[in-house]
Amino acid sequence: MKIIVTEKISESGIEYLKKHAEVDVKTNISREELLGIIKNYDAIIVRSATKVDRELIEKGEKLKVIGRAGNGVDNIDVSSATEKGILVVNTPTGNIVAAAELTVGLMLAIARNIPQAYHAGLNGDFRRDKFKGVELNGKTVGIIGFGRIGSLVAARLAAFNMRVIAYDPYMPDSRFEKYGVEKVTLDELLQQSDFITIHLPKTEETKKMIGEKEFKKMKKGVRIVNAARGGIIDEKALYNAIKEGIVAAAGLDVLEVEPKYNVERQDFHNPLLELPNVVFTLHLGASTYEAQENIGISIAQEVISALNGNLYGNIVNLPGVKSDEFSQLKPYMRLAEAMGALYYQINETPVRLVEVIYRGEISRTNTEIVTLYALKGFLKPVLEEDVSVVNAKLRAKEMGIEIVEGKIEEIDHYSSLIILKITDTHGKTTQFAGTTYGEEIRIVEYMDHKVNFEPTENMLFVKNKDVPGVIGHIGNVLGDFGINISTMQVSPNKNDGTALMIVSTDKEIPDEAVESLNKLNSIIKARAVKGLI
Ligand SMILES: NC(=O)c1ccc[n+]([C@@H]2O[C@H](COP(=O)([O-])OP(=O)(O)OC[C@H]3O[C@@H](n4cnc5c(N)ncnc54)[C@H](O)[C@@H]3O)[C@@H](O)[C@H]2O)c1
Ligand SMILES: O=C(O)CC[C@@H](O)C(=O)O
Repeated sequence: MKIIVTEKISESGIEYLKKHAEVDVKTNISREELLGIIKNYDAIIVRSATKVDRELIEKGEKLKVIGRAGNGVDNIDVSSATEKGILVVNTPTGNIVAAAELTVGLMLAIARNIPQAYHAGLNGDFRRDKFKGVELNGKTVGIIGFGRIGSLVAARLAAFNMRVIAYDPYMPDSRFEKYGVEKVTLDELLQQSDFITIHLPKTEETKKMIGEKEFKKMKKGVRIVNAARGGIIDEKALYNAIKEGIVAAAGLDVLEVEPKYNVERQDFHNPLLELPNVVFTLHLGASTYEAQENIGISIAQEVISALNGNLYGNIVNLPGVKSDEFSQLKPYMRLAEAMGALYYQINETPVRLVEVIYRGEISRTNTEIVTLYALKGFLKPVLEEDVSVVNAKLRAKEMGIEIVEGKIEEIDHYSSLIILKITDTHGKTTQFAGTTYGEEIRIVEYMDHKVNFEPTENMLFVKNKDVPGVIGHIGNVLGDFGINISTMQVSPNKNDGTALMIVSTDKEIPDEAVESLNKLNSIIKARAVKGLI
């Protein structure tokens, strides 16, 4: 496995990676150079400066994992990665304390003009009257985005005796109660806050969320901090609001367009940085020894684990599963994939609906990932490109297939049962069901037949007239092709005089063998199926 690391992560992280893979650390690589060599790598690890966009992802022919050493994934085109079946992993909590502490630092800096006073002193200007500040004590701080960092900031600012209010429509009331924070609307926050701090992800909804209209609603003299992402505040509107005296000061760790970090001299301009009451901190939010140590080792572990096929941990584009849950669910994943892989090997009709129903004990667990395996198995025989659990749902939707997950807690015969019900565009339903015994997987229902067989690599499904001698005929044909039968199961249907024969073989069954079987009078339909495990 080959991994490229394009931004600085801790030495311990690099050492960990080197124990498991070939690693190229290229922290000064240009975009053009990266586009040229990305095809050689199985994984890329970046921080916030490398743009992992559609172009780069498309050139990454071997890419399986994109690792973001940090939290926000706005520099990664997660949709493109998902389309290509590439896992995106990050380290969402490794730097949250660092970011929260920097936020408090910025708030104090702009309340007390600390950087400005320092610079004045350095330049021999000791007129301290110029730098009279304000206290946090007793003031109202409005937190926009009450997630991980927003809540850490709330806890810290409460210790300054501030009144803390927050806006986050996606968080339940209980979270606000837990932190003793007042839940308010955005308008209330804008109107009441002496300080505002932003802790949102950058999304379509949050881009330029704080603009001219919002500044007009703010208290005159408000101080604003953004250590989340540049561009959540409309920078032009902020500039005007500062000029008009609505905003007394701004503490920015991030900008909409950022300079190249770690380059001493460069042509970089932003009108905000020319204002004396704006403090900018070079996107330092995550830059503490502690955070970088946490993140470096965590991202290395996440990437190696993901490359090894462990689909748990901080995977941005898959449902969250813990490692113990993942181990427990593994047999169900294999079972679901095998059942899914049956359909298009025995049917040709396009599908309109896939239902995955979990019955019994399994219904009480997090089954989303199991459904993705069922879809992966289902699509594999018909899609040319590699379909993975990451893109299976997307691919199915693109094919116009509706996916429904159902749960029935009540146990019926098996302690846990997965039912896969596939409805084609003519309304015909094909159903399989399966269960597990520890690590072993068993299909127990195959299209109206109660069966009990282990899916294997090479199988033959035969619908035949229930007459004597059919087993011998099948054995003879397979024998002529040098194929050994490993197991065979017969399930007769007394109502219509047919039987289903399920055969496992030691070798792949060639098309010619299937053709010969289908020519036999006693055989209604024979189908070879492969790759169920
Ligand atoms: N400056 C840095 O170096 C640095 C370091 C770490 C994180 N960050 C950034 O900080 C931000 C917050 O990180 P986090 O870990 O707290 O994220 P989080 O996901 O825990 O919290 C974000 C919160 O924003 C809320 N939210 C989303 N859309 C919203 C909207 N339209 N209106 C109101 N609330 C909304 C969500 O409900 C969530 O609670 C991210 O942008 C992250 O990239 C910056
Ligand atoms: O890599 C960095 O230093 C910034 C990281 C930070 O913005 C994040 O979102 O985790």
